[in-house]
Amino acid sequence: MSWSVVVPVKGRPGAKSRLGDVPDREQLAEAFALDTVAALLAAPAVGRVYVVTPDLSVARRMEALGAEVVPEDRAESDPLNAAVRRGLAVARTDPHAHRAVITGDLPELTPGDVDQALRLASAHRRSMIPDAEGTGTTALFALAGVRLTPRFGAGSRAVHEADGHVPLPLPAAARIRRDVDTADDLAEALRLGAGVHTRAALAVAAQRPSA
Ligand SMILES: Nc1nc2c(ncn2[C@@H]2O[C@H](COP(=O)(O)OP(=O)(O)OP(=O)(O)O)[C@@H](O)[C@H]2O)c(=O)[nH]1
Ligand SMILES: C=C(OP(=O)(O)O)C(=O)O
Repeated sequence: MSWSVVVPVKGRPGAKSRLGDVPDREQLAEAFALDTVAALLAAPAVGRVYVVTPDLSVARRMEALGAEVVPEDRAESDPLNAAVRRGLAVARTDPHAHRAVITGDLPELTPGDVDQALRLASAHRRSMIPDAEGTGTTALFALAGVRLTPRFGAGSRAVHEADGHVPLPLPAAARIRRDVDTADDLAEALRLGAGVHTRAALAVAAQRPSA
């Protein structure tokens, strides 16, 4: 059975604010999301990818890759989980597909990583992948017909576990656990091999004369 995957992408304004003053930060955040979604779309176990975003530039580029875009009116409170719920509601139109939520900030992700994670997730009604630090969440899974309530945010691993999401046995260094939040995370992602969109965005930023 195939998986429908929801990817929330904040977009402009404000994407990846914790990256600080890296050049072209929002372009770079868009590139992280494009690399994440390209890996998902190339994974044989993935049927559909739903990108939830209010950003029209992100939306256009995601559609060109082959993702389906779910538009978002940013909610005033807890906008990330509101966006994920919106994507999951659209994904539920195929009641036979399993469902996953994966954050759009995994620029090193490969189709092989995705298939490995989905294979592990198939063994549990609800499961999750903690971020490398161990306190957050990069992915959430539920088999077809099983309720999935997203509770992303600080400390989300504990909350997802309390909801019955079993942490999948992947090492902290696994690419699917390495979300890029800070400049140090970015340096490490580049060292280990970020995707083509991220490398291209960085090359463009490097050529721009500094202000
Ligand atoms: N659609 C949508 N996605 C969001 C929203 N907030 C965060 N995300 C996405 O959720 C994932 C994890 O979020 P964060 O790591 O906090 O990313 P971020 O909000 O861009 O980063 P910071 O500004 O540094 O907190 C990323 O793919 C974000 O693009 C939102 O309000 N709407
Ligand atoms: C959204 C989350 O974390 P961060 O914003 O730190 O990536 C999370 O771990 O649920």
